[in-house]
Amino acid sequence: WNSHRRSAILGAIPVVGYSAPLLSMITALQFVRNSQRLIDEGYRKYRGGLYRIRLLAHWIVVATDAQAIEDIRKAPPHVLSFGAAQDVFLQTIHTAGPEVVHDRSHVTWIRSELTRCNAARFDALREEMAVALDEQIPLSAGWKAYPVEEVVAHVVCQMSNRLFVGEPLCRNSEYLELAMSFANEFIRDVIIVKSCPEWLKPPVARLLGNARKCAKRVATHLRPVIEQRDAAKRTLDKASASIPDDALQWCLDNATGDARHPANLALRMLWINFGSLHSPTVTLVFALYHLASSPEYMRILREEVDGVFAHEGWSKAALGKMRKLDSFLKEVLRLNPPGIWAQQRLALQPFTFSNGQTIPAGTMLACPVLSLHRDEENYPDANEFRPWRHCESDEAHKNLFVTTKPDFMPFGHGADACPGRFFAAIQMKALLAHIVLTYDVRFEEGRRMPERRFVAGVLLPGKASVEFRQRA
Ligand code: HEM
Repeated sequence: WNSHRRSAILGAIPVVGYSAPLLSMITALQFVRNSQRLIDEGYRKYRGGLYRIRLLAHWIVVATDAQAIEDIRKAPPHVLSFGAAQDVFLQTIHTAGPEVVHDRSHVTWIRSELTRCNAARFDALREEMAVALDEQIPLSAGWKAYPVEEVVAHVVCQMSNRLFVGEPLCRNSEYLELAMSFANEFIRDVIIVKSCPEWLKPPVARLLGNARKCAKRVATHLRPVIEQRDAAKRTLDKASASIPDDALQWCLDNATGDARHPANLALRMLWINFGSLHSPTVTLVFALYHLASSPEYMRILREEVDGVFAHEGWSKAALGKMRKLDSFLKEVLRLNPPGIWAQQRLALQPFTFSNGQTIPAGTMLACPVLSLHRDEENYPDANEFRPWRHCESDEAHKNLFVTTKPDFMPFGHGADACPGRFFAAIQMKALLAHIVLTYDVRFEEGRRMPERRFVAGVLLPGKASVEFRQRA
């Protein structure tokens, strides 16, 4: 009776694409190839209410208006759960393992230590950025083309890992390769496990085990570092400045028992990398595509960055004063959110929105980020890239790009919004400011911004080489 009632309640929510059980799988396949078209279609037809789409493994209900988004934000986690939604989307229990799912200490570290990014951490980040960029885009008087996506991913990964595992591991090419390839290996497992019936998931996940294989290899890099740190700590006074200040050390100091095993710590470091690599990379790639397509953007940003650094020097506070840089990145994120969904939740209990619409327990919920960002009621000329729109008035600038709102949610919204966004802001602003100061940037002759695609809800920027030379 319960399942009948559940279907009846869900059945009242309009569908985008096919709704019949077998035919709806056609929609699910279409969603993999071109997610945005279906989401936009739902938003156009059912804006202000709910609609649903069939994905490969389940239906998803999409909330389209500010009130519904606020309702979701306010719902307690035992009613609408972010963690449970992640378990469904990423099959984390099977693919990442209970160590990662149940021990959320990395989120605590991101929210507290990484977000604070004290002066020493900022200096380390900046030093690593210079080292990585010198290696990836060496200064040259003549123009030279680079595959930006690969270059940016490498620089972002190396910078972040300076604060995750410290030197010298953050410069070890095999470690970085593993950290960068983890996401692909992991997602491959997720897709296969998701397509299995529930009873088959555990053995299939064990058989594939790509996350664990990757962690095993990372553990061989971590083991000597951990041994060295433990040995050094035994001989050092606790307050000594030479105790490393990174995520690994934090985990070592706080973890007990099995959680301290190198393979488990490796999995945790990879998990942090999984959250911190794709989105900043994609955002910076689009920022560079926009810079390469308009010398005017470069001129305006350069004027601001030159001016602030001339007075303040390099610091986190100086980056905070660059209003145009903030607005530019915010506009990039508005039109190119790395993920098509935000505020994903699994209803653990039936939930009723303020407009009276109800969803049954077991329903997956999400918000259509790009559709909200391209709504003319939220942003005039919503499809136009207008990089300074978020700093045109003091009022506009109150909402920095880390501020989440129902009309700006690349990071989600509310208590479960991305905990890494404050660090991402520092990292992306530092990188863009450095690039603006150091290089001229343009597309290769006859090239322009490539076509982008959302595949299974994830933004792929499209490949293009961008040319760099030392600032003339
Ligand atoms: C442009 C940069 C970034 C974007 C757009 C982004 C976006 C997101 C989104 C949409 C979520 C899910 C929130 C929700 O749906 O309600 C999320 C979660 C998360 N993000 Fe980010 N993120 C970015 C950078 C980072 C960075 C740099 C880190 C780490 C240093 C990070 C770590 C995480 C973690 C750990 C979670 C899961 C939180 C949890 O389990 O409670 N993110 N992010």
